[in-house]
Amino acid sequence: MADYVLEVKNVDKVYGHGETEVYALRNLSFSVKRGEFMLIVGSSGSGKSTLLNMIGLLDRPTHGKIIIDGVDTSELNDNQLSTFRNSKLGFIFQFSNLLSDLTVLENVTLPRKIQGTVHNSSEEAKTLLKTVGLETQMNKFANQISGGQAQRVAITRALINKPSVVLADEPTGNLDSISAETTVQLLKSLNRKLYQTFIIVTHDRHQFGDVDKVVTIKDGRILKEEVEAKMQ
Ligand SMILES: Nc1ncnc2c1ncn2[C@@H]1O[C@H](COP(=O)(O)OP(=O)(O)OP(=O)(O)O)[C@@H](O)[C@H]1O
Repeated sequence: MADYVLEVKNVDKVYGHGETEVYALRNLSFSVKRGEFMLIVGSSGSGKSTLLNMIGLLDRPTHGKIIIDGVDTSELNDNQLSTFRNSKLGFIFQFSNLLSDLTVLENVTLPRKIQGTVHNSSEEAKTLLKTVGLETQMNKFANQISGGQAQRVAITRALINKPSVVLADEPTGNLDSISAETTVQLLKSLNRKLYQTFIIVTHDRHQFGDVDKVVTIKDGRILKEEVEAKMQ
């Protein structure tokens, strides 16, 4: 098993050509160990979303490599990449993006159905939904629950395939302060319980308290990498 669950090696991302060329990421490198809880921070336009898209294998770097669980993803073709993405990565977004005409339980099992691995998925989903405190909401439709509950469903959905790495883009950005605090505590407790790696893009590092690592991005470069980062 690889020492690192994720290695970002000398990654550049260039958008556009010639006069419109923008270096969104420049020679960026860092590594993340299994089970770490990590934040990516930086001001607007610093390159956070671009970096998350690279790590999430939603787009390819212009140069450099993303290595996940020891696999150099630059060597995978597009089909292999999407299969690999579905099995290794879980995604949480600012908006929960649930399907409103499906129940909470059906929303959670959807990634399994897409993968064609429906066996036992409903039991596993129920167990996970209990872990996040939604056992009484399972059969409600997604538009019958609160915003904070919807984000907990989205978190459960991201975990159903037992990903090596969970990626979250501003997961509290659309929540009131109480729901945001509940969501932060839930993400941290799931990280400890399931020993999955969490990588979270946020504008507000203070909301997350003490974490294993904080990478600060500025103008597409790493400005600072703090290990066992304490709330300041
Ligand atoms: N598809 C694109 N085409 C051209 N330029 C882009 C594209 N996406 C991002 N950029 C540019 O790349 C840089 C980094 O953008 P990115 O969205 O990664 O920043 P960010 O830190 O996530 O910002 P925010 O916090 O506002 O979402 C910015 O200069 C942006 O304008």
